[in-house]
Amino acid sequence: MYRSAGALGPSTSAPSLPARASVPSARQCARRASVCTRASASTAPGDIRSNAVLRARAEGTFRAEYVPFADIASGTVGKETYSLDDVVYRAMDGGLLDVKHDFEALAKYDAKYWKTLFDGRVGTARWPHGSGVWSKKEWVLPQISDDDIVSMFEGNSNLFWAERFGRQIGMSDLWVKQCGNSHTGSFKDLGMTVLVSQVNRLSKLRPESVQAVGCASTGDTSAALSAYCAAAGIPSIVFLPADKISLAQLVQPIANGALVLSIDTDFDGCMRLIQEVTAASPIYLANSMNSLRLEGQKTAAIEILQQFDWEVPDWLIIPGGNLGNVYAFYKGFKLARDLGLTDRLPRLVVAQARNANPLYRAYRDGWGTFAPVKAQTTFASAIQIGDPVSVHRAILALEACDGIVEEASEEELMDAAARADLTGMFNCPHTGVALAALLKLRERGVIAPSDRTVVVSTAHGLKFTQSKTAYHAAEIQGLSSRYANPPVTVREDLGSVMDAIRTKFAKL
Ligand SMILES: Cc1ncc(COP(=O)(O)O)c(C=O)c1O
Ligand SMILES: N[C@@H](CCOP(=O)(O)O)C(=O)O
Repeated sequence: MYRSAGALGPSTSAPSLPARASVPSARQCARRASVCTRASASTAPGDIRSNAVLRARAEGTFRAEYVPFADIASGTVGKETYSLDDVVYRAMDGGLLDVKHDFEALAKYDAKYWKTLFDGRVGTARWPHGSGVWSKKEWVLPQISDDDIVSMFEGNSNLFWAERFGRQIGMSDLWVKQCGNSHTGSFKDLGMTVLVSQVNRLSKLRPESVQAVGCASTGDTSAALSAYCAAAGIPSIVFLPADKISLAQLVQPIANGALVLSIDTDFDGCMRLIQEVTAASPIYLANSMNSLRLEGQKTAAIEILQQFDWEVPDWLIIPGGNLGNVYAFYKGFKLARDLGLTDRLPRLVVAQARNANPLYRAYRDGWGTFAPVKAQTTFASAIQIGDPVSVHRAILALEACDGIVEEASEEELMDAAARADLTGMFNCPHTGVALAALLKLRERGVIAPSDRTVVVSTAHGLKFTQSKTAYHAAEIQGLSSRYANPPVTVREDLGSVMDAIRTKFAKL
């Protein structure tokens, strides 16, 4: 679990933390960012936060910029770079961009320094470092002023020790990273705080270039975008495939005041349209094709390392759709390794629904040529994506860590979610896909009993009550609903109630 800064100790001298009473509230700090900075910079020498401010000023701030993803993939240092203040989503060759950090500047600080700095920020109400994303600000978006940040203190999600489920499948070290325990109920908050913060900055720097923010969505991206935009007073526009997202997801952008366009197409059609619209108007693109999003999402990887006292898990299993998140996790684990905080990468597993499995097909065929598919209906509706934008990012990540791609049928994903629910979880169908992949890899002996394994739960189960209710009512055609636990209707009399109890619990 999290270690306090004091317990770990800095590389030089022990950090002297400011007394709690002197810590300004987030709101005060947001309003008086310069005062806060001065205040912390004037605390005792040896305070690592003060030192970070002072050293960053003395040596030039940490920096990040956009470079073509192709340069990252080929390991070349090209001349094509863009400021993060540019409104640009693709490189000149049409490929995606990536956020590249000034590694030399980060590497001036040793591993112990970074661990102590990050651990010392966990769970505080200090602006903005109390956020699980902004606690790693130097690795995320170093140049943004604290005053421009739009945050809901996202991140810091719990790791669920799946003790009972693990025992059932012969595992002793199984964990579920609950990224759905978040403001809008999915991991998208981690990326959206970064993207909307940058938009907030741009809207002050060049108001004419960004007048609204838009996305295509299967439900979770739109929920996060509309919430963060509403918090910042920025207009948002969401493109949703008509009748293909859950009711709980649909109501989120409606409630947050977004312009909600329900379009008679699938997600891939919405994604094509939003790219055209954002290319032709001052509407900023908020999908994970925009690499700013991934900078926030990568902090979940660093958070997992912190939660394990900086030990690297053996496996991380993640449901994949548009495929930005697997690359984000890879970036987080890689930066921690490259800066010496850890010594290896975990093996990543992308889990796809069989009805929307283009990456699985490419993996099965030995990474020959990638071919998009027409995604079919799946209960894992948020990953019903046939032409993932980040496919090349995902392949790079998987190849770098000896990764695996698995698939799950509708029955396998619903059964896996329901079976794990019986041990105390409440899984969304996408987490069900990841759990089904885990079961397969365990059965084949690929994942060993003692391997430390993290399943990433990407959304809250409460967003998907329709399909979960239908499962327990055994109403889904073609599914046996093996783990169904339907409610029992009884008359208002003691005998009927006791009969129902004894039918379920023989000993009573
Ligand atoms: C709940 C949920 N799980 C998983 C994913 C897959 O993430 P990615 O598109 O980054 O692969 C998404 C979105 O696509 C999602 O909304
Ligand atoms: N599941 C996503 C699909 C879009 O993914 P993105 O990460 O590229 O925005 C959603 O919830 O919309």
